Amino acid sequence: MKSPSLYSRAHKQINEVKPFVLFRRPDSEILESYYQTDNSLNYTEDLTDQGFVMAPFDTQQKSILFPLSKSIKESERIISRDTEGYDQIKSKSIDPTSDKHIALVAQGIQKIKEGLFDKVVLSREECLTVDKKDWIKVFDKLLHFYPTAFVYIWFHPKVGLWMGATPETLLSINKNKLSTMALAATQLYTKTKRVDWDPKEKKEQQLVTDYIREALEPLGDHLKISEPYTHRAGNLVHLRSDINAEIDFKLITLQEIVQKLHPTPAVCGLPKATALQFIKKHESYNRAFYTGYLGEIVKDDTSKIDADLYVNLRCMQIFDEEVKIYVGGGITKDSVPEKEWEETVRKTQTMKKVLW
Ligand SMILES: C=C(O[C@@H]1C=C(C(=O)O)C=C[C@H]1O)C(=O)O
Repeated sequence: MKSPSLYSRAHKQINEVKPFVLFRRPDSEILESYYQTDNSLNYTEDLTDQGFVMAPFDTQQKSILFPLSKSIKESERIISRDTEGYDQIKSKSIDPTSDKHIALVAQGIQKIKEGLFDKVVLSREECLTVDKKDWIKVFDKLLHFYPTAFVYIWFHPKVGLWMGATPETLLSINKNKLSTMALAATQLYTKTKRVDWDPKEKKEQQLVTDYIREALEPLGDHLKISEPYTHRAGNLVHLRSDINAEIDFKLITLQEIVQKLHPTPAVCGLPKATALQFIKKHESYNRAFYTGYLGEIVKDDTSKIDADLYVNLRCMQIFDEEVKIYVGGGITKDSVPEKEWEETVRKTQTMKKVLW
């Protein structure tokens, strides 16, 4: 099958050591790209600039922008393939040590029982040695495995190479309409079995919904929240509620809304400040862009902002002959450390599936 012509341009950017991003929005057949014309490193302070933004988890750190004014933007229709066929591929089995993560989760549960917070999302990195690869080809596999995800490959010579297939929208804004989602709880996907969610999982997802409701309610009218339903993300399923609102952008900016939402309890915890403090102190690695957000911000012909931002989950950072896969899960008082470990192992499969 013929490769999209956007790929050859992306290869050229890599050879010329220039930034680019290739991405495909959920359920879309359009592959999109930004190719920065120089290798400068640009930031966005207040999310008012047009371009493609890559924001870290840590809100104290700066967000990177591929400015529209310095980029060539292209798009191309891609032919979808039979994704189920790929299910035959088996990834190499790796058995990383679980003790550290299990101890971290146990410590989180203890703090919940002591009343420090209600929920905390704890994560880890998994480092794997890999042969040198054509990463655009790997991205192509990712596209066809995960048609309902936001799938991307992002490169900046001064920052690094990232790739992911995330099931989670941070927010999407079109004119005065905002949509987002509360996504939480995880089970393994099976073709035949009906999915039942237990009270612990429902509560975990409800906490995220309530947080988003409280953040958005004061900002406008017509807040609509769907009943939670099962959403498939590759080999996993989650509980998801869709949230829609009408926002008066004369009263609030995009940056202020993002600050209210990010990081949501789907990736941080509740209350936000204490959960964040615990994460920073006890997770013994740097999340960098994992659980940050990424996506496009543009203005329409009336200068109104259109934004389409996704939470950076099910992702990996790529080095010369190593990748780091980032995974985590929400912890509540009823969590069982060993099960939380297994959940992170399952989440690594999203990326491992395309590595071998
Ligand atoms: C933190 C991650 O995922 C988040 C945590 C989930 C959970 O706790 O079950 C489910 C979906 C995401 O909101 C991850 O994929 O690394």
